[in-house]
Amino acid sequence: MNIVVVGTGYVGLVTGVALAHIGHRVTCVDVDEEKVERMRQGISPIYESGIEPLMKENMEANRLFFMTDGARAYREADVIYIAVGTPENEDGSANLTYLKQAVRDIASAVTKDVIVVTKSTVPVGTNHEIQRMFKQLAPHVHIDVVSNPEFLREGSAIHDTFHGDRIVIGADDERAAAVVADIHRPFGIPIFQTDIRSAEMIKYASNAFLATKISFINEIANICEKVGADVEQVAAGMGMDERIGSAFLRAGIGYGGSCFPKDTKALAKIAANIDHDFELLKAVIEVNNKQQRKLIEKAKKRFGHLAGKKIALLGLSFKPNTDDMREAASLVVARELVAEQAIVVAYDPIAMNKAKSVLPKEVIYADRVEQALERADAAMILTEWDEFRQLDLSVYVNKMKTPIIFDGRNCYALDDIKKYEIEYHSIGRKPIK
Ligand SMILES: NC(=O)C1=CN([C@@H]2O[C@H](COP(=O)(O)OP(=O)(O)OC[C@H]3O[C@@H](n4cnc5c(N)ncnc54)[C@H](O)[C@@H]3O)[C@@H](O)[C@H]2O)C=CC1
Ligand SMILES: O=C(O)[C@H]1O[C@H](OP(=O)(O)OP(=O)(O)OC[C@H]2O[C@@H](n3ccc(=O)[nH]c3=O)[C@H](O)[C@@H]2O)[C@H](O)[C@@H](O)[C@@H]1O
Repeated sequence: MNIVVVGTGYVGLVTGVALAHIGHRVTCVDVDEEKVERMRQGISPIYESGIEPLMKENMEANRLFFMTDGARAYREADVIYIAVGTPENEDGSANLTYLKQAVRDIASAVTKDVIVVTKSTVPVGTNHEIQRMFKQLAPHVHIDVVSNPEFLREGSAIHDTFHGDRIVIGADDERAAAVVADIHRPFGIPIFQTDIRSAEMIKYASNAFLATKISFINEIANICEKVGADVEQVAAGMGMDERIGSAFLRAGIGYGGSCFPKDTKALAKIAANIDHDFELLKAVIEVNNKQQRKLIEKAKKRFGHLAGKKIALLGLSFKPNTDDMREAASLVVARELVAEQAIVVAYDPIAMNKAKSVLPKEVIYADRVEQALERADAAMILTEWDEFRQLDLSVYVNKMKTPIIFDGRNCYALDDIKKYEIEYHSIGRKPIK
């Protein structure tokens, strides 16, 4: 079986590497020549733990190849996975430009029957549109289109691919579905087969539901702060109910990343297009927008104004174990602090390079956490990196001008903080003064 993966971002590269690892011959195609050149040397373009050894192992075993020449790869393919980006349009809908280009590239190259599997997250109805495009652009061959949405998380993408909860396959054609199911069988993960439109909807509904859990617990946290309850205790108690589940009940400064923000907006737009006002989802999005500004509000309340205050920003990526800055809360927080004329000194263990190109130019960067905290009036924790969780708390006391922490990720136990002369404001818990 000759498999081609189009697009080598988080999803495409991880999919290609994982399919090669379970024994398939996989060619990964990308239009970005520099990326392809680096991957040929075994260098991953994404920061993802465990990916490079797997790339090298499978390249050496002659199962994994990288190229820019899509036409050649598509001509020889039996199955083609599309994993190009589907970013957000200005109106919140999904931008299908890259996807449609990939479809045209494939249509103009293929000379034999092939199965095209869509891994990119696409609005309901898109795979049927792809089918129509193929019928029109490549009438000389038979192309089956299968929806196979992806559920991996950045930072644990390899683990998630080998240990996912389910593989969703949406197909109109039983034979095509069976071929795709056979490809994935060695993962040993339950396969859920359904129709194409339901598969497309499963992806959006899953992300929207997880985002809803987060906004829900964040609202509970905001109420906890006012009534003197502790959101960590509340989440633990709620999570013990199997019907609720304990996952995704971590209160904080909201969700970010390349998917929840764009997919929630895209689903709201899908609903709006059929005259359905998805009020619940719109509230989820609105709550998240407010939540990202929570630490700013707390700091303004504490200090009155932030002009001239030196604020250490700890953690810039949208979550730990990734350098991805897309829709990170740090973008909102840094912009706001700069607008308030605060002096912002930022530190992140991994995302610093990417951050420099997207944060306001006024932001100063520190090489180490201690350097960021030096003479700071306050610290704001935006990402729960282990480096911050495991930090000796005396560092805050010894380095800062005034050891005041605004923790947007509840990194520390309140009892630990109480052992030091630290003023601590976290999310959904009593402040310590
Ligand atoms: N990043 C994530 O954790 C997840 C993403 N998804 C979805 O998967 C899709 C891909 O996301 P990412 O991997 O984050 O995207 P990405 O933006 O990181 O990578 C996309 C890649 O496709 C390449 N590309 C674009 N057009 C091409 C073409 N015509 N031919 C060959 N290569 C082309 C780009 O150069 C780029 O390297 C999106 O629809 C996303 O919503 C789904 C689950 C998880
Ligand atoms: O469609 C996608 O791209 C992916 O989106 C998310 O994965 P990802 O964005 O990589 O990261 P998550 O671990 O889900 O975290 C997303 C955001 O939610 C926040 N979060 C998560 C969990 C929680 O309890 N509280 C919380 O605030 C994180 O800090 C982060 O900003 C989903 O978890 C994946 O299943 C999905 O495939």
